[in-house]
Amino acid sequence: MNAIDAKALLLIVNPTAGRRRRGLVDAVAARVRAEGWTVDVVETTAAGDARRLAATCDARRYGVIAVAGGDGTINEVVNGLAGRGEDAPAVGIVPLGTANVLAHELGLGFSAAAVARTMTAGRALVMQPGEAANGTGARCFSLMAGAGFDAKVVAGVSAPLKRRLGRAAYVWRSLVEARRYRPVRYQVEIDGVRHEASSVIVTRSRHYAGPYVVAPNAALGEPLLHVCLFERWGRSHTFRYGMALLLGRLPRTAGYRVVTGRSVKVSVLNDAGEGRDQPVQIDGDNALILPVSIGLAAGAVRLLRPA
Ligand SMILES: Nc1ncnc2c1ncn2[C@@H]1O[C@H](COP(=O)(O)OP(=O)(O)OP(=O)(O)O)[C@@H](O)[C@H]1O
Repeated sequence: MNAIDAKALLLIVNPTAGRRRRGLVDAVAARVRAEGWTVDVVETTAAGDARRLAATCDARRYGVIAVAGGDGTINEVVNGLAGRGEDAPAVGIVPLGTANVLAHELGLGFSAAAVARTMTAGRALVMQPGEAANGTGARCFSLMAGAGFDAKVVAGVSAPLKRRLGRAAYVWRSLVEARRYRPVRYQVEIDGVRHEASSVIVTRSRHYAGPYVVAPNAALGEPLLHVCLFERWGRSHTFRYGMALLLGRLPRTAGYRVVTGRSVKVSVLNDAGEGRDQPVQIDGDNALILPVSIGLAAGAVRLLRPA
C-alpha cells in the first residue's frame, strides 16, 4: 500500500480511444481538482506519445500518472514506467477503451465519482509486468500476450474499424478469421516443459476481452504467468471456446487448460500451409510476430485500485 504524497496528477488522454467519452475525462479532472489536486492534461497525438510521457515525467512533481484511454494506451504507460524504479508515479485509469480489461481486473468503477476517488484515495497494487521479446524487440504487458486465433483477430481489426463498430469489430473479424481458419499448431514451452496448442494466451490477469474470465486463479500482484492453452483445433472447437468464454464456462471446458510458469516460449510447430507471419497480440494490440520468449519484466509498476 502506498500513500500518494505529491497531489499532482498528469492525465494522458488518448483522443482516439474507444467511445471517446470526453465528458467522463472532464468530470474526473473536475472532481480530482475539487479534492485540492493539480491536474495537468496532455492529449496524445500519435501512438508512442504516452510511453514517452510516462518515461520522462517528473516523479517529484506527479504522484499519479493517469491514463484516459484503453488497454493499449495503458500498455504504453506501463512500458514507459517499467524501467523507472520505485519512485515512479502510480498509474490511475479513466476507462475509455473498447474492452477495458485492466479496469475490470482492478475492480474499478466506471462513473466519474468512482474513477476520481480511486485517483486521490485509492490503494496501489504493485505489479511486475510481463515481457515478450523476439529478435526485433521487446514489449511489457500488464495483461497478456497471445498467439493464434485471438492474435489474428486483433491483427485484422484496424483502429478506424474499432472506432466505428466498437466491440462488434471483433465479432465481425472473428467471423472472417473463422472462415479462413487453418489448423495451425503452436509449440508452447513452459518452464522447459513442451505443450501443443491451437491458440495460447499468456496472461497476468483473470479477465479477457472485458469482463470475461480466462484464468480464474491469476492475480496481478502475484509474479506468475498463467498460460491458457486451447488444445483442440478446428472451426467447431474454436466456436465452442468462444461461446464458453462469453458464457463464463471457459475454465471448465474440455480441451482448455491453464498452466502456470515464469518462462514461456511460443513458436509455430506447423503452420498448416498458412504461409504468413504469425502475429502476437499484446494487451489487445498487434505487437510482435512469432517466435517469442515471454517472462516477467525486471521492474514493477504501481496500479491504483479502489481503497
Ligand atoms: N493520438 C493517438 N493517435 C493514434 N493512436 C494512438 C494515439 N494515442 C494512443 N494511440 C494508440 O492507439 C491504440 C489503441 O488505443 P487504446 O487501446 O487506448 O484504445 P482502444 O483500442 O479503443 O481500447 P482497448 O485496448 O481497451 O480495446 C494504442 O495502441 C495506442 O498506442
